[in-house]
Amino acid sequence: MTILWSFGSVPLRQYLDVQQFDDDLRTAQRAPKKTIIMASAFMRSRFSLTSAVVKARPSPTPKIPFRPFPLKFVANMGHNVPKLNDQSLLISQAFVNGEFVDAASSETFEVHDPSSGKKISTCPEFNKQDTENAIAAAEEALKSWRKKLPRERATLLRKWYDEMQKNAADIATLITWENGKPLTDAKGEAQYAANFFLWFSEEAAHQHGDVVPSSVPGNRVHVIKQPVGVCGLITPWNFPAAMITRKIAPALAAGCTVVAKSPGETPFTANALAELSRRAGIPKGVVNIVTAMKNTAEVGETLTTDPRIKKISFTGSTNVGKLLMKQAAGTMKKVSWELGGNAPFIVFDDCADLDAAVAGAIACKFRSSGQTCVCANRIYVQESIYDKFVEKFAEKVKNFKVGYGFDDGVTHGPVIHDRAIGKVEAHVKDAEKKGGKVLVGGQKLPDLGPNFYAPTVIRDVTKDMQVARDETFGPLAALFKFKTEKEVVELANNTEVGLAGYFYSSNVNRIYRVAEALEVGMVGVNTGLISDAASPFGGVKESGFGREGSKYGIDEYSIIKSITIGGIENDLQG
Ligand SMILES: NC(=O)c1ccc[n+]([C@@H]2O[C@H](COP(=O)([O-])OP(=O)(O)OC[C@H]3O[C@@H](n4cnc5c(N)ncnc54)[C@H](O)[C@@H]3O)[C@@H](O)[C@H]2O)c1
Ligand SMILES: O=CCCC(=O)O
Repeated sequence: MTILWSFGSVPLRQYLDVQQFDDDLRTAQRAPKKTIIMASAFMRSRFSLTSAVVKARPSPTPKIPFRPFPLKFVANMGHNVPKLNDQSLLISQAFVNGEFVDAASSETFEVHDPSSGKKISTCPEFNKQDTENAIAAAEEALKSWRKKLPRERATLLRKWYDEMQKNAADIATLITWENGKPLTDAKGEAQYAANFFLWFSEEAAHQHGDVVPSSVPGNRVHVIKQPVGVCGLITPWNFPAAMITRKIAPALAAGCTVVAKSPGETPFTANALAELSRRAGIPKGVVNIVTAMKNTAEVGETLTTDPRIKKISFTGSTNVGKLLMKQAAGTMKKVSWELGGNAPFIVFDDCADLDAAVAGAIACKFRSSGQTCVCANRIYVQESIYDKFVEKFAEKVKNFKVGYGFDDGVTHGPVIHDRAIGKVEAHVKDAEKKGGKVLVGGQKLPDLGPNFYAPTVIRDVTKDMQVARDETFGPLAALFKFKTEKEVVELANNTEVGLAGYFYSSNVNRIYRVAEALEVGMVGVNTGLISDAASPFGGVKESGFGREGSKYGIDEYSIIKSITIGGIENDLQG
């Protein structure tokens, strides 16, 4: 075993240079002090440390609470951002009435790369008046957009999809840069996001109405679908492209125009999408993107109270959703809310393949470093397979490569900001205090950057712990043990929210029973990944209501109108 002495604040990434490593090792051995790092196998490559085991040397005031975390990681290479193929897609303005504009006040806010903390660029700090200008543009554009033939709208959406395909690499680069997720995931998101344009370009032309048999003699009743009007869309940072396209695509397909408030943390992907909408030929004013950070609440209030806006769709936390719902009630807007979750992930002992269940749980839990609303938050494993599952699960997590999203081989990036780190830390501390055992991770990784937290696995988690009640929204896997089907379904449903739920079983009876009993809007059976433009996405209970994607998604942006024609005589004339 190699023993490497590092000095408290010297970051590991300095050891990318092997000669430097040797020199420092010798220096450190002459001054044995502070942190001890023991590497069971230190790969003398310029890029990676493998299976590092970090331990605290007895010290009265350790800098960070060290505990064993056998975890592979890729040291970052100084956070170089690959250049965009098309530099004009990095846009530091908002998009109103077909033009990129600044705030009237010229005020801006800074946006930072969550991996390095370095500034990417700035965006306009919009206020009420700026937002009202965007609403006016959308209202004006509505007059002609709603009258376009559905087939014309379909063609334009399809062109926007094509633009996204052409520029997929740049969209992925922007996503990784501002959100931190690994480039492979960002490429997946770019495709997922584009799929909403493809899907709703097809739906646009199939907004069928109905002919209703009337119960009144001489009446004929027709049902038509019409656009609800100007829509206010508010989206979060965890999917900078897909959350916004999942709302814009059905809105435009239905004949609505939009004012979308992009997330302050990740506005550049949305701006690139706006530019692509221009290139696709979407008329001016149909899509408007407003940006704000400090003024987020002011912009949100403007969108939710302005009478010209007829529909609000929000994705984000339940608390903000409740506030926006109160604000929108004043003008009785049509609303849909995609809010927080606390997804149960259940592994029954009759699951056909334990390795598949482990892989499904890993994919579900650690996608976007645990920052998706459908991530498993509580992993319940039946007692007879608990120890085996835990062992396999922890082993997989140890092999993660945490690091900068642009570096080769990185599987997991940072979380979005220090508040997100704070929540993971609080959940870990609380679980440990109450008897949970940390098997992997359990601490920040400051050597990688300001927002890195080690993917963490805790066993022996119980229902009195904070993580059982509250969505972590970060890289913490909490492993609970259960005995019976009835018990676990009760535990799974014992929460105010109900977005997604998952389970693994090969028993057909159980599959129907449990899927029907789970109080959620989406169930994954023998899979940990359920997101698909073709599938309805949304929750029940305090996870909100409304469905996005799928054939149902367009209904959120449509109104149903009945037309009754009276006085039709039944008998033929003459
Ligand atoms: N159901 C879903 O599809 C979904 C998706 C992503 C995130 N979420 C939920 O969001 C939470 C994590 O994200 P967060 O902490 O950034 O959520 P958040 O609710 O604080 O913020 C979400 C977005 O809402 C905007 N926002 C915040 N306050 C606002 C206000 N007063 N008026 C208008 N807009 C406002 C912000 O711009 C932000 O981008 C988690 O609970 C997660 O489950 C849900
Ligand atoms: O985080 C919310 C959305 C996640 C998804 O669409 O899969």
